[in-house]
Amino acid sequence: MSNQPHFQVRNLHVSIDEKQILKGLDLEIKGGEVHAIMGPNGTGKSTLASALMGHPKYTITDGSVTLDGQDVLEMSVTERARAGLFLAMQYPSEVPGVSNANFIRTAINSRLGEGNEVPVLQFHRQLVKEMKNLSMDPSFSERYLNEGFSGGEKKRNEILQMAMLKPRISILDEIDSGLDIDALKIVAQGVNAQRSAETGFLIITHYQRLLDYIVPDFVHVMMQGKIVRSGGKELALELEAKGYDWLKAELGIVDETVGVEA
Ligand SMILES: Nc1ncnc2c1ncn2[C@@H]1O[C@H](COP(=O)(O)OP(=O)(O)OP(=O)(O)O)[C@@H](O)[C@H]1O
Repeated sequence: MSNQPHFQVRNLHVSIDEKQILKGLDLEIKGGEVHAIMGPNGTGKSTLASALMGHPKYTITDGSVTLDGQDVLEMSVTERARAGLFLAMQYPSEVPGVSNANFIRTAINSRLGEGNEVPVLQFHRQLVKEMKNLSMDPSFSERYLNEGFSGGEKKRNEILQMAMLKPRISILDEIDSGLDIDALKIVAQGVNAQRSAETGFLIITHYQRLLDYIVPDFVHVMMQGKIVRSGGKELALELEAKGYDWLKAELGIVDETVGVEA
């Protein structure tokens, strides 16, 4: 059996506090593919990421999400992580009292299930190797999760978690925000090192610059809570050069946010 993930989002509708934010979003990610989602502020990109991971604030009002044919929407947050979904967040939270290393080891063991836990020595060897790849100081493994980390360090730490967990589908929400140029390159290299037929990526970004380093197979534009245009990497270049107005004009969209329909 192929080990390639197959992630399908169909006609997804999501609301928060009675406000409809996603309004029929379709997306399909297969193993080996990198999909980028771009779009103006307030069009529902982070909502998509949170809803896919099962954030309780977001209510799915219609549509389906499957990973390898399994119904993701029926799964708890833990079950989604176990199935191989991973979200690197725009604003990772701090967890005082829990060391970074322990957090990652617990997450890996939870994914592997009882009786299949990763041996401690093997875990630490892998952690040291991945931290080196991301140019992270070894002291970060024993520091409390994200506590006192700078914005860029938090983002790097998210990629470390991803590298250790080896998810089937990784959703990276604005991992480029707040990164200096060198850190951006290191983070992108960290992502590229994970690219394989056994993983798929969904990268949410505002900037074409990130996509120079992580070259996407598909670029999607989101407006009014759905994908309104898809293309190859050249679409990101076109947006960078021309902004979004031409696309809004072409599609007859007056307000691109989720609030106002044309
Ligand atoms: N917890 C919440 N409570 C109320 N409204 C929310 C909440 N989360 C999102 N929204 C609203 O949903 C809309 C979409 O927000 P979202 O963060 O998904 O957009 P985005 O495309 O990721 O924006 P940005 O590019 O600015 O990060 C916005 O109007 C936002 O105010």
